[in-house]
Amino acid sequence: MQAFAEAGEEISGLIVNFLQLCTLPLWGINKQLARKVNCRLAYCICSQMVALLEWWSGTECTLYTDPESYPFYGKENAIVILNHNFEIDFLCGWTFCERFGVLGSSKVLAKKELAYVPVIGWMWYFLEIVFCKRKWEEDHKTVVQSLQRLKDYPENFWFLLYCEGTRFTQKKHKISMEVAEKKGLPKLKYHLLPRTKGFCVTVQHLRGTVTAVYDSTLNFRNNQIPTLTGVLNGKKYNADLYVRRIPLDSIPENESECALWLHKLYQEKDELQEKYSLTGCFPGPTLTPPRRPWALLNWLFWIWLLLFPLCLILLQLFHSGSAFTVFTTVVLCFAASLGVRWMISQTEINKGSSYGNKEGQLNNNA
Ligand SMILES: CC/C=C\C/C=C\C/C=C\C/C=C\C/C=C\C/C=C\CCC(=O)SCCNC(=O)CCNC(=O)[C@H](O)C(C)(C)COP(=O)(O)OP(=O)(O)OC[C@H]1O[C@@H](n2cnc3c(N)ncnc32)[C@H](O)[C@@H]1OP(=O)(O)O
Ligand SMILES: CCCCCCCCCCCCCCCC(=O)OC[C@@H](O)COP(=O)(O)O
Repeated sequence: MQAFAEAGEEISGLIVNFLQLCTLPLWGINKQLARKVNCRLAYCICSQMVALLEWWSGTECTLYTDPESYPFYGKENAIVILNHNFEIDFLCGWTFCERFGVLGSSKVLAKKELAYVPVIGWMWYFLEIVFCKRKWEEDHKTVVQSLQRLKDYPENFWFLLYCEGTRFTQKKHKISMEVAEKKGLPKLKYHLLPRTKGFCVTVQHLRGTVTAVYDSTLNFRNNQIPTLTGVLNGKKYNADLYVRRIPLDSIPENESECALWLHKLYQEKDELQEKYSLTGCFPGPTLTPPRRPWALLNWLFWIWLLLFPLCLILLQLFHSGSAFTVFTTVVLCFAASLGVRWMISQTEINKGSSYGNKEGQLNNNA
């Protein structure tokens, strides 16, 4: 069943990528329409992953936030800041995007390597996702250009920034705390030292386009260590997300003040994590939007469309095909499975980059 789900996701994703490619001529004729169409096509891919989390694995996602901020969610453009400790944190982020109706349009400042991942990376190209090489000298120009393009985006979007720049490991934490010490900044226990350049440039260039920063902190109950493979195997997790809405006007315009502001924010985030580790929950009320049926319906649609004919073809092959045809089919299925495994491995922290493993200029990717 899991293999079926994987094959369905992969084939449907490639079909959507092809449809996205077909929208290329439209960009020249009606750019805003092309963007809207691509948001819907992207929804077809992302919502299948969300359906796996919400409906297949039954993972519960609880939102802690204040009732005054809640009505803004999904109704405005926002920059989302999130801690980067978990292999499925992006998927939990997508779940909230889905529940607030911004899944198809949501953006991220992503490492360039992800642009080459089939289905998701190729989809992102048409969503005008901002990519970076994590080398500021090379990134500055392209990141600014990509941000400028979002100024007239026709749909509400959330722009996700993992300011730590890489996923938390003990080694990366130790090194980043050495950097903090050298800079005279307080040490953090649960976060890596945030990289400030991406945040400051995003705030600077999206001012007037986004209205708020959503300071978000994610945790899993009972020290669960969630993985994408766990989700695919139907394992249920319990995610807690704390979100604080900060109006963009309250963030300093000056670059060094903005950087200081971000460091202070991470110190506050660290205190919040300490509270969570002591009490097992975040402070304040929970206001969790319910899961919507659309992700499930979209997933079932693709299963209905693809898996039944796929099974029929396979059965016919094994019944009437020559030994050569059967062998070729088995090899193709094996290659497809390897492809999916490789995609899943992109989410695994122990296969992550070496970025942040070395202090200073030499912290490039592996
Ligand atoms: C209501 C509900 C609310 C919320 C719901 C939650 C979420 C949903 C939202 C949206 C979902 C949308 C999409 C999600 C889908 C998928 C996402 C998946 C993955 C993609 C994520 C990634 O790829 S993360 C990696 C790439 N992104 C980033 O790195 C962003 C952060 N980085 C930066 O901003 C960097 O500044 C940079 C990349 C722009 C540039 O990198 P560079 O390395 O060149 O950085 P700096 O110039 O900043 O670094 C040099 C300075 O850093 C100091 N230094 C040196 N070594 C270290 C070290 N080890 N640790 C810390 N600091 C270090 C050095 O001294 C320099 O200091 P300066 O003072 O000179 O700046
Ligand atoms: C049933 C369906 C099976 C299909 C599985 C498809 C899986 C596709 C996953 C694609 C990858 C999505 C994004 C991964 C995000 C991520 O976690 O990136 C890590 C970066 O932030 C930081 O990288 P690093 O420096 O290595 O920590």
